[in-house]
Amino acid sequence: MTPTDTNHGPLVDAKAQLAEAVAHLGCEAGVHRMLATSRREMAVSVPLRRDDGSTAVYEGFRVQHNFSRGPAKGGLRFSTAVDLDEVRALAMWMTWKCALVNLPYGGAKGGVAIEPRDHSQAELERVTRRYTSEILPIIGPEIDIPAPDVGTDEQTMAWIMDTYSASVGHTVPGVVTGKPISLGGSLGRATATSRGVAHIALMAMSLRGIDPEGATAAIQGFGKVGRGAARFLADAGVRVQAISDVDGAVWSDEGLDVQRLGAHADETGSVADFDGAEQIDPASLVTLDVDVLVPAAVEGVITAANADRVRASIIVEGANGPTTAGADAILAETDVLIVPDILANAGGVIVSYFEWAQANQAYQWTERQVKDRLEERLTRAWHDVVEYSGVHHMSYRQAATALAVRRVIEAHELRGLYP
Ligand SMILES: NC(=O)c1ccc[n+]([C@@H]2O[C@H](COP(=O)([O-])OP(=O)(O)OC[C@H]3O[C@@H](n4cnc5c(N)ncnc54)[C@H](O)[C@@H]3O)[C@@H](O)[C@H]2O)c1
Repeated sequence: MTPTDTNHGPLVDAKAQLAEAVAHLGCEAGVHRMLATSRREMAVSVPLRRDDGSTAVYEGFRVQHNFSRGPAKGGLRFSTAVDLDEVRALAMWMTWKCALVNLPYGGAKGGVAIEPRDHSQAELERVTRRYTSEILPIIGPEIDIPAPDVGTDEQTMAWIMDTYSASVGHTVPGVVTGKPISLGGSLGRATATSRGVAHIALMAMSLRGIDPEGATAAIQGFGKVGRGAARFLADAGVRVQAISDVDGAVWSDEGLDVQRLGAHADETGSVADFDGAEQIDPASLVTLDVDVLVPAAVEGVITAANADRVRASIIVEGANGPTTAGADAILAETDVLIVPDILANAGGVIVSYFEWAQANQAYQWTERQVKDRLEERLTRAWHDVVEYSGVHHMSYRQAATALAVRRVIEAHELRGLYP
């Protein structure tokens, strides 16, 4: 890990984090190699009959990193940036995330290298169903359970559930999470990740002695995670001064009206050109002078090239892998507090677990039960990480990864190696 390694991709970073945890925990080289490697990977080509009758073909992947603690769990991403190494890294982080918040899951991730905005709903449905049928042999409620991620949503999950159910001959709600409520989705799932991000941000502010009332925040990404995080932080009194998306960024000294900005984004498809704010350079968002920075878009946005200009006191990683290893090394020399992705955005997979449990029980919990149990689990994981970091003099990322890797190794050792 050197401050100049800005652009080597998330898999290199994920493996470096694992190596550090293993060095700290002192595990056997063979076990380290096993944890550095996916258990199962599937690459598929996904042909699409377009609305105009032509045929397009997209690359798709499903990677299952680990099953030691239970079935694999992880999102499905639709983005042109998807490639096998990215999916491998995201799957590995899912293993650590599930272990850190004590869910009975291993990690997985999927992706299709497609730009969803270039396709009609009918085309997205056909792509989703074809991809599902390609990966069907390796998913299932006891094998691997997909969920929404960048570029996918509850409608995508409904198509996956229907395709899987049609193939096995009966309805299987537990094959995906993040479904619409009317198909067995959990109350509170849609906002779970962002609620968790805000909950963690408030705990980090409290630790740093920052009063949320009047504190400032900047949020990168205005999708499922960024948008809710902006709303929950604004509800707690935080002035959300800047928000960006892939098309632009807006800033207001007194704080953005998040609800009005949401209505503008719904109407125009972007936060850009919102009349209640100044337009700013999206690249400047991560270096704004705010109390809390929430990267909630894609990986690799805080790099060795801009880390020395980060002025936030706290970074809450709503996105997976937004801080490169090079940036981490630079920020370790400052007093910026980084709450790592596997803790900060774990709210989504926690409520996915609740949704899966509800599907298995065929019983729906109330929204209050979901919220309370979410906050309880996240708070417990937060205290585990803060304590471990204090005892072992580590960053929160190092502490969170070490705790998670230790739990996965423990499960592996208890099960033993077959045969
Ligand atoms: N959805 C979940 O439940 C969940 C759970 C845990 C982690 N995450 C992670 O959170 C991040 C965002 O996921 P999401 O579900 O909100 O996706 P999304 O597709 O709903 O939204 C992504 C947002 O990021 C913006 N964006 C994309 N590229 C950008 C760039 N280069 N600069 C600025 N903005 C950019 C998009 O315009 C959009 O506003 C991802 O890293 C994802 O893996 C999501």
